[in-house]
Amino acid sequence: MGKTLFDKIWDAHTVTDITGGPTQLYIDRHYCHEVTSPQAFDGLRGRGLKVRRPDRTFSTPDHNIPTLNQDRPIADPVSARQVDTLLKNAGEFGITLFPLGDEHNGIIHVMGPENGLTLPGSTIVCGDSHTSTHGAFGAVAFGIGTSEVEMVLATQCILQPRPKTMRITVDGRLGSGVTSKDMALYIIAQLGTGGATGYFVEYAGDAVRALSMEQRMTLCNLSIEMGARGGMIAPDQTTFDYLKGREFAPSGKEWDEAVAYWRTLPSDDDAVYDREVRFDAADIEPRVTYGTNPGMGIGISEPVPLPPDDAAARLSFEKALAYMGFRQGESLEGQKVDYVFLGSCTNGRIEDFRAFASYVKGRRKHPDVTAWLVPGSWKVRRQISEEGLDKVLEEAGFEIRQPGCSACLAMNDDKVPAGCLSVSTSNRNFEGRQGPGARTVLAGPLVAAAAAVHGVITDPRKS
Ligand SMILES: CC(C)[C@H](C(=O)O)[C@@H](O)C(=O)O
Ligand code: SF4
Repeated sequence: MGKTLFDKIWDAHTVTDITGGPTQLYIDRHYCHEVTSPQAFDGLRGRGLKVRRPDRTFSTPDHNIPTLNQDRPIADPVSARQVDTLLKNAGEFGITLFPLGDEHNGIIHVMGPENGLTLPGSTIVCGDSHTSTHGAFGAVAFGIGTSEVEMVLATQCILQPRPKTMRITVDGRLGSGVTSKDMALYIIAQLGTGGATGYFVEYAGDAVRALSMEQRMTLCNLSIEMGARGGMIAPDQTTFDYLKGREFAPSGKEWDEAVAYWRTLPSDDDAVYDREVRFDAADIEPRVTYGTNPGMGIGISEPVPLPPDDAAARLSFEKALAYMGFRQGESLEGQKVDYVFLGSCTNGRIEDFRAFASYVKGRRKHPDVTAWLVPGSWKVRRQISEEGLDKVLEEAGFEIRQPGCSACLAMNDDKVPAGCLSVSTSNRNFEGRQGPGARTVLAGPLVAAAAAVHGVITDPRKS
């Protein structure tokens, strides 16, 4: 029987299979940020241990940082301590750190790929659920908890039960004005937020193959929101073209050898998955969420659905609608928008800024909308200027902030006020996610741009 992409990478990294227990898996790349690493480093210190492979460990502050005046000391004392602790730990344990202001600094899941640290065929972990993003390169990448961060720091290995495999095939082509964010939100709505629990997902099919690397990252990023352990896409020419010449990617003879190996990774024709699901790209339109989890989403032209039959599910559905202030049967189009957030490890890359700018070009931001445009990294920020997108955005009344997780989660200064409706390109719309009482509608960059211009939720294909 043939092997899947996942099997090939997992098997190549298996140190020991513990009978009746987990696998001891070797980790190629370990990313750390300021939120989930402090106790792990404390644990090492307490036990007098070193980091096993500092050369394979890369860190950057992203969650607690402000997105204005990053050259000044961080005002919030908790955030300042978090960031400072990462700085000290990186120095003490000799791991690479990209501090605030460094040209490599950015959201960890934006920083890794754009610097060529995320490579096909590798195992990648980070104390962060959206580590699934890196699977876009054909890597086994997954989020881990703080005690596991300590385990990887100390041993460069992790104990993991082998997940089941699921292939999600999307046939056909995405329509114009439809992005991979819409594809991801569509899939999550079909499968439910627990639909992929216990599985590692591989995305396949013509619609997936046609995606750029950045769109693939957006798709894999959201895998975790349907419970998947991770999401991945087989590496191909698109992957190699993206990686070639990036700072930490192999070069010269090593590049040729790496590509030759990477070409062997796609699943064999006779590989068998534990579960197979198929969708048609033609069924996907720009998406918006109406509730308080990423699975509560609809096509922008659809009404908020009827409540589910199950009594408990009905209760949480009604609670979500009450929180969001939406009614079943009504359309989200035309709902007043207070905030727009373009950014996060889901949609904070250059292509997202290009898409947003393409819509707002020659138009104006609506005066009642507060818009936060937050690049995912300093490299993205620089490219925005190099491509002249900053001019387009500024002429349309937008201001670009400095990189960070920002309004994706209320862990820094960028909080959406209670009661306000925010159209956000991030990945979570939980109650209070963007600030206590804030109401979040998840969408792609084009829907976000249309909302920012019109001040109400608008189908970007219409106007
Ligand atoms: C802070 C971190 C642990 C968390 C995660 O794991 O995803 C955050 O990045 C998020 O998006 O909620
Ligand atoms: S941008 Fe959002 S989802 Fe991504 S790592 Fe930061 S907080 Fe988590």
